[in-house]
Amino acid sequence: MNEMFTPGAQRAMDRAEVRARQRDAAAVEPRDLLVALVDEPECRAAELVVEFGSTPDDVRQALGAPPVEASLPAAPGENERGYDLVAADRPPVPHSRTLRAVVGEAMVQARAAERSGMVGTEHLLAGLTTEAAAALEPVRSAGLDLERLREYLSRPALVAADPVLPLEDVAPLDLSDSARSVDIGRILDASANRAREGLRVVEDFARFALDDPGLTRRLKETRHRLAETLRGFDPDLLIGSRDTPDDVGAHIMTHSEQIRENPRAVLVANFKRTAEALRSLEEYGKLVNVWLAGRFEVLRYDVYTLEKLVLTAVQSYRALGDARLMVLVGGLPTLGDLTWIVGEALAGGADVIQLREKNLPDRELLTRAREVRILTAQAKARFIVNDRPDLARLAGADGVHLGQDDVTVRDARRITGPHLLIGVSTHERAQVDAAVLAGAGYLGVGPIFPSATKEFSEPELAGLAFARTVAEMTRLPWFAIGGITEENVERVVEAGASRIAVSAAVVRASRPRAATTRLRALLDGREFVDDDTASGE
Ligand SMILES: Cc1ncc(COP(=O)(O)OP(=O)(O)O)c(N)n1
Ligand SMILES: Cc1ncsc1CCOP(=O)(O)O
Ligand SMILES: [Mg+2]
Repeated sequence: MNEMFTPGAQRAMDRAEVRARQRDAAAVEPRDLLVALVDEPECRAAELVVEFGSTPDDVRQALGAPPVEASLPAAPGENERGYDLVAADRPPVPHSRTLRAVVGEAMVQARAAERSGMVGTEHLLAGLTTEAAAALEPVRSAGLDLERLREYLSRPALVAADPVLPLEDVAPLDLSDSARSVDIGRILDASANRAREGLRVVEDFARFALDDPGLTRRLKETRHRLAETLRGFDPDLLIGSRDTPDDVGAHIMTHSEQIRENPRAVLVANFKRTAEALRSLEEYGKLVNVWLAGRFEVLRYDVYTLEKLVLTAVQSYRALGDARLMVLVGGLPTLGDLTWIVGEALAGGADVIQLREKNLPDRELLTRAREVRILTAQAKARFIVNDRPDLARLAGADGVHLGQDDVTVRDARRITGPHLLIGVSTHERAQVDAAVLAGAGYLGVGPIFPSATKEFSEPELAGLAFARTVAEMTRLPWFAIGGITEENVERVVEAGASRIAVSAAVVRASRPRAATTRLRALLDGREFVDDDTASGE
């Protein structure tokens, strides 16, 4: 027995190997581990899979795994773990690179939790959701809400919790049968109101100030789930125990409660109020029903996530609100060439410069990045470094841009600290959801058209249809990218894009400054006046 794993997790690891053999696979993959986890329905990971929307059968089906009876010789006694796992005459199936990353992350999670550091099944599930997201994609079709599960599992201290009873099984609680019940009813009633009100305040902001359909939907769903959970309490008794006139705290208002310096402060205060109220519902709820209390815990973690999403959106608007034209530069022979083209793009009206270098030694890259930082700062433009959070930070850039194969937002954040913008490339709807949830500050959306800068095969083109989709999903700043030129930019704007990122249209233009100005004017829907020509240049 490997002492690193709890017995349940060890069984899952062993079963994963059985599942891999069953597929005749050369390596045990994350999908084998997920199937192995749901093969054991009593384990915490399997319970979580169910709690977040799926069932073991659906997961197996989505991953093309045969039913459990057909796969696992369950007869106890064949070995100490109760089934014939690894025949002695066969070498063990190796773990794939991704699975090793999953187990590594599970160990980090286990150490962060309060337990002995042993990896439990919930830590393996946490590792899967963060390190093997792509492998888990098919289980979305099985109903699993991967984003919420990932957020739940990445909460600060992962401790084994009691299973949560499905809400429909929770009978209304009778709070009237003990003397103390009225007091608990008062606390629960006040906390329920605070939580509802706090959520409504931030929902109003997402809806009317941010105008963001995705965030508004998430907040509304959370508010509805709160209402649904509160129905587990008997409403008459909650109302019955309300006694506002005699509430000694009703008119006590601290100085900080009276002052809100800006909308962000309103948001922060109301998220805090909501989370505190949910904590009260959870703690006092435990006195009456532990399952219902668990529901409030899940909601509280959802609220933490929502706080991150809403505050990230606010920060992004502040940083990129008016930035409509990003110019990608790179691959130039000398520093002088680079500073010239950056100067031209800025003079032409570029709002953001992205330094995209693929082949330079790090030291030279950092030198160039620092130079671009100076030029962009002088022009009051923003500066993004492609691919490299470390160099973005060292160069004092405003942000870093990450693709689907680059380091994750979570890892980049560890390097950049809280203030840098992190942009993420997206090519399909699920990537938009995932990027927003991960805390992306802006999105790259494309490729819209074939590009002269980067090669894509036909199926990789996301096209204008994808721009239309993103326009309906989010108001987080997003830049359409890929083959955008003066000739086609109007179609991109018509598809709902208000921001674009271009490279060849500026860098390869005969007059980069004028090309930038023309693009900026087309984006703004303005008439273009060629100043260079007018001034006889
Ligand atoms: C604004 C913007 N959107 C998309 C990309 C592409 O990033 P990525 O997919 O990582 O590809 P590379 O640029 O690294 O080749 C981008 N750079 N900027
Ligand atoms: C880096 C990148 N990713 C998608 S398209 C692209 C290149 C954008 O350059 P261009 O505007 O020349 O197509
Ligand atoms: Mg990249």
